[in-house]
Amino acid sequence: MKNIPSIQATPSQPRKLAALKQAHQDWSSASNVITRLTQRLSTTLALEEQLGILAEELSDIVPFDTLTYRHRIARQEFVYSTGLGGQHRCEYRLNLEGDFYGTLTICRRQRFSEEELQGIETLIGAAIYSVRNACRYIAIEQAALTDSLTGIPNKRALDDNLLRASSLSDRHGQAYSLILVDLDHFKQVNDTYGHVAGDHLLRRVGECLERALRTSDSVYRFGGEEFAVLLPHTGEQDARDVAERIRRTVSEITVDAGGERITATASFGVATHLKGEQPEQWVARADEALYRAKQKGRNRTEVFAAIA
Ligand SMILES: Nc1nc2c(ncn2[C@@H]2O[C@H](COP(=O)(O)OP(=O)(O)OP(=O)(O)O)[C@@H](O)[C@H]2O)c(=O)[nH]1
Repeated sequence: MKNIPSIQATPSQPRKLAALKQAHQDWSSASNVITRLTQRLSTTLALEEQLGILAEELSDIVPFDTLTYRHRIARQEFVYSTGLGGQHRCEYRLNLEGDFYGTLTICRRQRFSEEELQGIETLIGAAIYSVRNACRYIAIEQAALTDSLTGIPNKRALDDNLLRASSLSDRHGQAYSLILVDLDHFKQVNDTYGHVAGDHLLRRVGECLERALRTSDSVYRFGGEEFAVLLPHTGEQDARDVAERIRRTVSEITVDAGGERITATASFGVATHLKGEQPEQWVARADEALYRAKQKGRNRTEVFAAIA
């Protein structure tokens, strides 16, 4: 535990205590817009909620038709928009202490007056520290769900999404398939060419998987040389076709290791979610299929078929 510096005992300060009480009363009953805005913003770290609060307080002072906020946070595009239309626009790039925290655009049918623009800027100035904190919070959350080597979502993100997929599949009968992908003889790559080359190959495989899939599909690094792909709206046969397509693409990857060309193959295990199945059982079936693919000689796809 950190050392807390000792605080000198001083006699009681009734005047200062009374002033503090008054300040608190003034603050909590403040009806001015800046105090109310910052008080409301401090109640949440969710960027979407903060932008909703800003839009509400702003529209009370400067009516507008549309407010849009855009920012790329940790590889993901964050967009918030409220309202519709308006050909006159004012746009603000939110910069604080040398860092950029997104673009806020406000539109409406009538032109904005100078006073109105000043009012907008004052409110944005009051909100920017909260917006900065909310952006940082998203970035930290994203980092906890991202694999640092490949930049793709990690096992924790997969666990969250498997849980969501299982419940969607159970409640709405939506078909979900899982593909586990394991590089073949990857230990040999490390042993022959070194870990740096091995890491390079893993990054290339991650990129290749991301490129090979639809935007609704998601890719994860599941373990060392193991990846997972989650396919919504996809039954067993289609998932097998996807796995086969990815398998062929992976086998075309080449990585240069000091003049030598490294190539890779991978084995694939496919399982489609069964009604009432827990995520662990689902993963275990895909893993069993993957094991069979390895046993049967690698560089192939096996499906853990649902019993009809
Ligand atoms: N370069 C690198 N290697 C890793 C990483 N994580 C795990 N590995 C290596 O991946 C290898 C996996 O080896 P094995 O589990 O024996 O599997 P394999 O050699 O691919 O053999 P099969 O899966 O049976 O085809 C081990 O050598 C690990 O050290 C990583 O982040 N970077």
